[in-house]
Amino acid sequence: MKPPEVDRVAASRAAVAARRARASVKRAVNERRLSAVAVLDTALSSTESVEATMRVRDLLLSIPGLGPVRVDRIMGRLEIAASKRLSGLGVHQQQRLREFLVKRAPRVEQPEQSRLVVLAGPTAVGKGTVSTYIRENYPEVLLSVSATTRAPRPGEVDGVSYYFIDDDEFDRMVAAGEFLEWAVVHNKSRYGTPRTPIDTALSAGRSVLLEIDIQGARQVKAAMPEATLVFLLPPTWEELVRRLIGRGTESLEEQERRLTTARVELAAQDEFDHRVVNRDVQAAAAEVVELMQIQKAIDLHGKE
Ligand SMILES: Nc1nc2c(ncn2[C@@H]2O[C@H](COP(=O)(O)OP(=O)(O)O)[C@@H](O)[C@H]2O)c(=O)[nH]1
Ligand SMILES: Nc1ncnc2c1ncn2[C@@H]1O[C@H](COP(=O)(O)OP(=O)(O)O)[C@@H](O)[C@H]1O
Repeated sequence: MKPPEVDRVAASRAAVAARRARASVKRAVNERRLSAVAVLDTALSSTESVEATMRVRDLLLSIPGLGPVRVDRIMGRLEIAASKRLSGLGVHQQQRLREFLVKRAPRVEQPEQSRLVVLAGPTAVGKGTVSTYIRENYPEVLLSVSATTRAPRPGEVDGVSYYFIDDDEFDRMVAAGEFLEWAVVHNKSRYGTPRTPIDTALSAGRSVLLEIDIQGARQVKAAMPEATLVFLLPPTWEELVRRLIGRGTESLEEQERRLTTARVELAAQDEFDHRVVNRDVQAAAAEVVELMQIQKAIDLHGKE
């Protein structure tokens, strides 16, 4: 395998730009938190105000870095019902919300931790589709390119879909410790995650997404316990079978083999940190990216 040349100047410029962007996001978070306090104050001082009719949930959602999943968790902890408006808050709820908004100011000086997220799930659930959507719509996330001994399918590009390599080159990379993890998938071909691009991206502060199988996910968790494991689920088993058949890339025999593996893989979902149902590609992709941002926001605001 010939990984692309690393342009050190461009990489260090990109790292500086990424640091600046993160600092500006932190400033924005600070400002939005203070203005959220101002909205709360107005709502509490005048029940006639527009602010008084605002839902607590919408106020929290207006803070950068807080998505729906995390906001629901915070509201649970603050013991505030999802439908509550600012004017309807009890005294203790007001205190808890204010404390959250004021006291948990972002720790701007704290270096931001970048994130490694592993996306796994049964065959044909839509891992490739969701990952491609993330690559095309969230350029700040690096999608790792694996090496494989399987033959390219029509339309697959070497270095983009996979690095297509032969058994000898795979053996060499295993022996040289160039893989973060590797596995034989569907009892057939070998697949591995090259380590270097991931280390480079994480140290430049980028989030990294690995779309790999469950054996690989377990190895990554063992090597890097800070990694977040996400399991992609089909809405139903019937829909999974429909997607596999609909894709039309496997023979009947191969489909059978993959469905057998899929049953075993679905049984492993509890080992994962999060489960995301792939009903709609755009929504599933947003949920996966939000899981990266949740962790970033925890880094920004301190543990919650
Ligand atoms: N462990 C591991 N699994 C991988 C890697 N790259 C891809 N896979 C998995 O290999 C399986 C087969 O991938 P592929 O041949 O592209 O077929 P797919 O089932 O259509 O995605 C999928 O479950 C991928 O998630 C890797 O680097 N390591
Ligand atoms: N949310 C979705 N709704 C409907 N079809 C989907 C969805 N996500 C993926 N698909 C389709 O399911 C099939 C399998 O998706 P793919 O990304 O190849 O799965 P995987 O990489 O998990 O094996 C493809 O034909 C794809 O277009």
